Amino acid sequence: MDTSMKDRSNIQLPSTAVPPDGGKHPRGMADLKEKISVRDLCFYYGESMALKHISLPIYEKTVTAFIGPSGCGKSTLLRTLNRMYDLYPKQRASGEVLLDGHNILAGGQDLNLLRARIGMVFQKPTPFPMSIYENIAFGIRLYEKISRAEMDERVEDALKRTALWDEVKDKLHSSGMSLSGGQQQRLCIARTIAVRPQVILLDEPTSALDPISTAKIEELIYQLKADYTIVIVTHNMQQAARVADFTAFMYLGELGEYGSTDQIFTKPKEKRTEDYITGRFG
Ligand SMILES: Nc1ncnc2c1ncn2[C@@H]1O[C@H](COP(=O)(O)OP(=O)(O)OP(=O)(O)O)[C@@H](O)[C@H]1O
Repeated sequence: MDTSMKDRSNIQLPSTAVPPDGGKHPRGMADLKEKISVRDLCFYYGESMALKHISLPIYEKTVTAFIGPSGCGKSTLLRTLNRMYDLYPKQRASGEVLLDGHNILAGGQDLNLLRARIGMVFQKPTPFPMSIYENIAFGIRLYEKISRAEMDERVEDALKRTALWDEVKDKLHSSGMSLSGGQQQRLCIARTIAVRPQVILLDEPTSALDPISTAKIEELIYQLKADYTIVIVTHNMQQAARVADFTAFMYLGELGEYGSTDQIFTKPKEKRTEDYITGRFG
């Protein structure tokens, strides 16, 4: 690894990248609280080690992006944060993932509650085969018993927060599957936030969407970070530069480099990071 490079004047920022600290860090670093602390995390698919001694902070009410070449472990790391891997035999993690100081990898966790606190949205929009209203109400009912009037409010609130309300308010009882791909993905985000999570994990949420829908989701991510801690896996460097406050560059199962997005994109410490973000590999 080359950590001695001094001249970085030839590093190209992605063309649409937000300029260094373009208003994205209204708070100082000192005000940031670690919502999740990943400590010496290793992950195994059977005998194969996919994550190697990862440690990094995830700060509250910020957006953290995981970037890196295909197969480097981005999705694995994301799925460890809400123990999604528990659904599969032969997958296991060691180390610690502290959520507000409590290790979620320890035994005796209520996994349903954990996944309500740490919601997840997948690459391909996955609305349930039910109405738009029920797509949102379904998740709330799993955790809470509320009146019809309260449910109506919660559904409306989730749809407003995801900027879908105006588009769907007259067809709440139509199938969620009848929406466009971009609307379906916003419905999935609405479904996730309706159960009032603290953290939202987004696994390449726009890779199946057109540019206009992508821009809407990115705008949404920017707004949602006022209330939620967000972690996003993306292959799109411009997207990481646009939406993330912090960026983790993964490489072959290791944390190659972690820092503020501005630092990673303008002054990477490692040559590999620089090569990746400037498109020399990956
Ligand atoms: N279910 C699985 N069983 C065995 N190995 C797996 C499984 N899922 C992922 N892996 C392996 O773990 C490593 C990390 O995969 P992961 O999907 O986390 O990478 P990624 O960075 O998200 O890749 P991509 O950008 O292509 O989605 C890869 O070597 C992959 O082959």
